Amino acid sequence: MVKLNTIAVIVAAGRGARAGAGGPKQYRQLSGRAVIARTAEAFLAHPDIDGVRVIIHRDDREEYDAAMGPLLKDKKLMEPVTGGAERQDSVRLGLESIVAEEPMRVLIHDAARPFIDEATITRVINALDTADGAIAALPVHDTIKREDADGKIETTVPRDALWRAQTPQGFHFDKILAAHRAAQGKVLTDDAAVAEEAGLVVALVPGSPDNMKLTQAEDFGMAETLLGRKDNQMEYRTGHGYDVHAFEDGNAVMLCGVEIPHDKKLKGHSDADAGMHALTDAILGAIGEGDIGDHFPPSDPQWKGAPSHVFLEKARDLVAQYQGKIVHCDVTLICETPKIGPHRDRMRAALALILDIDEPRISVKATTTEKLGFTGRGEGLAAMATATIALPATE
Ligand SMILES: Nc1ccn([C@@H]2O[C@H](COP(=O)(O)OP(=O)(O)OP(=O)(O)O)[C@@H](O)[C@H]2O)c(=O)n1
Ligand SMILES: C[C@](O)(CO)[C@H](O)COP(=O)(O)O
Repeated sequence: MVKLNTIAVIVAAGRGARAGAGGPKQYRQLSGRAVIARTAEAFLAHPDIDGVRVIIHRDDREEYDAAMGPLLKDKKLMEPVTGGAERQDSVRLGLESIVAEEPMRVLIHDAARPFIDEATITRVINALDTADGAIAALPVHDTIKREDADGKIETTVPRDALWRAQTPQGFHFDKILAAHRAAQGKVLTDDAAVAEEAGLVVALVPGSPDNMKLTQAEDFGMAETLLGRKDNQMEYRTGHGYDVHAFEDGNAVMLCGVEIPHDKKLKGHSDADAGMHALTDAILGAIGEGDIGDHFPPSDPQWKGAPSHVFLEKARDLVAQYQGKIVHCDVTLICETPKIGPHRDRMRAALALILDIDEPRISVKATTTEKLGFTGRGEGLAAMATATIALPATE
């Protein structure tokens, strides 16, 4: 069994009663994407997280599958398990569900905090080197009042040592598992409180003001505003890719992930999918990551006959590492035959699935060269692509 040193447990079994109508908040859309998909992706993309377990309500499996979409294929994503009546129950059941994996560390996170960022996750993980637990939190800046039974101020609470707890909350796995088992029957609102009950040492690390929990209906409006602001903090880069493969005897060509019956095949070291190669280069170009040959040298025998989705997935993952977003891709296939039109929709669907973006963000076009040049003579096929990538703005 491959050892999963650090597992993220994302609790998503709540009903979201305070968020009002519209179903459980983790399955609602924020700028066209489900809350749970945004949350899970942050952990799936984190280089120090080895596995992600989502805890769902027993009635929600269909909604979960639909919301996660292409993320379901992520190798780090574990099968979801069913949660309990309270958040604390869901966390405990989540921890019990990963006992067999024997992780060293676990990060517990609310599905309802979709703006969690890589740096906050890293701070929590790193703090576990010197403490039993560590939570993301923010110092309190407002003056804090305690009210009396009549709704009047009883006292002003000194705020110097007060922090607002967020998630993720990270722990040494065996310690928090034991603490949660011992805390059954007590009502505790976060996992740090469970750890405190057990006498564990829990550190505070800076969270992020953006890492809000969607709780009330109005929080969704604030979240949309935040996403708009985040979009404004992005810069847009465009990359270009070009690829050519010669035809040879065969019975099918592979283009943009779709096998098209033909009286020839494309010659190449890999499966010779020129469309995917051009698109891979376009994405790599936009993020300044060289070209396909830098990452997958043709001299390396391991890539012989390789399916080209491997190359495109690498480009996609690099974009994620840069905290970027693929905004749009446009592929043009240049050939007399085969006819591309009948296969365009399937090509768009295949590329969208690999890149984990919506189909309208992918375009596949085709043209001939009016029988001129090598493509016109049917000696080979060319592909051009552009990719537009949003990246966090630099100075
Ligand atoms: N029985 C529960 C209750 C809550 N949660 C999860 O714990 C996180 C934080 O809880 P909260 O914001 O209170 O969510 P809900 O319980 O869904 O909200 P409400 O209390 O308004 O119903 C959420 O991601 C929620 O899905 C859970 O997994 N199991
Ligand atoms: C764990 C938590 O996110 C810390 O702020 C929070 O306590 C969970 O939400 P709830 O509304 O208290 O259930």
